[in-house]
Amino acid sequence: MKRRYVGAIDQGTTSTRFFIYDHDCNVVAQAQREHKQYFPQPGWVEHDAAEILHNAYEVTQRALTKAGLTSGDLAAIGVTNQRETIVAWDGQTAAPLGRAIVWQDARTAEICRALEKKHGPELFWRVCGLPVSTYFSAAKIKWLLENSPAVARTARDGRLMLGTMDAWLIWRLTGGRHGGVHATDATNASRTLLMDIQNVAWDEEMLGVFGVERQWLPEIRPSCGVYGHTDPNGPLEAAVPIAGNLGDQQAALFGQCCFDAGQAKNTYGTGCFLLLNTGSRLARSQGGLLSTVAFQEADGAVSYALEGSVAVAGSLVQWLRDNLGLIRSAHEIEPLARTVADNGGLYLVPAFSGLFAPHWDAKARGLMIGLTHYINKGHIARAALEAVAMQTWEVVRAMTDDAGAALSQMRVDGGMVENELLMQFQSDILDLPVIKPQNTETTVLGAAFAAGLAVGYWSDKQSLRAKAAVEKTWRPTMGQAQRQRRVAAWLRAVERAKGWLVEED
Ligand SMILES: Nc1ncnc2c1ncn2[C@@H]1O[C@H](COP(=O)(O)OP(=O)(O)O)[C@@H](O)[C@H]1O
Ligand SMILES: O=P(O)(O)OC[C@H](O)CO
Repeated sequence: MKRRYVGAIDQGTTSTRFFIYDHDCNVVAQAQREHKQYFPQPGWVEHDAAEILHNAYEVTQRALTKAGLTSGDLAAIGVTNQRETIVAWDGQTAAPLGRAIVWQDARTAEICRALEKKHGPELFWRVCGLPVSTYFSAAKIKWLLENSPAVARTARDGRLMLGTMDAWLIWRLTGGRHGGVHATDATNASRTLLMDIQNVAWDEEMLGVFGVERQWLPEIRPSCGVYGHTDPNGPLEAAVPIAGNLGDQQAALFGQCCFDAGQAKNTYGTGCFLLLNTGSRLARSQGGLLSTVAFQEADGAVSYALEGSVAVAGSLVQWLRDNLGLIRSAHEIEPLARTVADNGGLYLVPAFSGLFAPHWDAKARGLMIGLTHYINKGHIARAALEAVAMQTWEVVRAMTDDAGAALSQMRVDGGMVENELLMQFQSDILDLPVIKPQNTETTVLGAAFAAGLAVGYWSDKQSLRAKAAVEKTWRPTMGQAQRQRRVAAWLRAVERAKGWLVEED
């Protein structure tokens, strides 16, 4: 019987999901499971790659069971993942060597400072389109090689394997030590600080700078294409082609059908990531935006993007919930923020992992400023939501300043777009329409698109556009004077957060 569905795994920062789609892109079934966050020291963030693998199998099986299907009903599986997070494992035992170091983890600040001093920042921007930052994978690998005896020993013994979450999952899903495929895609590789962005290949000079051997790394492949098949002797009990692979922010761009130059989306999840498709042109930012691969087609054609990455967005809401106890669940932040008419003069700069785009300041730390006796919980909730919109404003301004990148609208997705107050404020502060699609799970949809296209389940990208319906548009209502006053206050607050840490810290 013809295989009638496509599945996709979305391995995100907070959870792992599996979605099953039919040919009209209807969600037939889905399952999701959170994994544990480890914060062993200030600024450190770790995940257990074995737990995540287990969750990937568990959500896949649960979604299939809900739909009354088996994996044999799937024409293909796509993979999308939190980017930059690095997993080291032993190729002989197939076991992770310690916990994965997550993209938000700032332990490599000193390594990055030293490398920037030695080589200058331009080298990294020129080769990789990225700044030297704790955010990307390469410094995390260097830290592991220098600080994890297990990683160093396994490297000496010639058994070390490295990769971002996609590479780890694909290797295990396709059989692991029994012939698993060790591969990543161009979008994920473009986030490592090890890939030459122009040639889409591991770069010898970068490998030397970070002390990484090519044999430890996965092969770089297109985002659309068959990587291998799931192991029929493994938990899925069938050989299903794994046929799509993209980093989650690029997958959201793809899932929003931003296939052409000039199209942009902003995803509001743990962090906030605005990507503008620049087509086959590798655009270089003057204002702190990243150059990155948007997707690579099966024939090798590369589309690039400019990206504004904001480290803390939804995780600020989680922090209000878990660390301050102001709310019990994320959706409670909106009613709490609505108990007050405005922010009462309070600004919250959530520089918990330093500041990413456009500042790239590892020494910045979070602050609240404007505190008076008047401020209450509602103002803090409102200031937190506004911080997400203001950080996006900074990224959009940088894109506008980078020649030819002015936006006329912004497509949005991710968990936070349920928040009406945030979306209206975002539209107000940007002075742009903000557009939400019917299907806000665009990340996992993008991975399904890539896999389905690779196996001919969908004929071409253009046919997918018809399936992307708009659910809601927010339009600006704020006056210019008020917008300028708010933005000016935000920028003053950011200046005070920057450079907070000194050497002794
Ligand atoms: N109604 C809401 N208002 C504000 N933030 C929300 C709301 N619902 C979810 N969030 C935040 O959105 C994030 C989850 O979004 P999601 O796209 O699933 O994230 P990720 O893919 O990064 O795991 C969480 O950080 C959560 O705090
Ligand atoms: O898993 P998310 O949605 O928080 O996305 C994380 C990004 O890929 C980090 O670059």
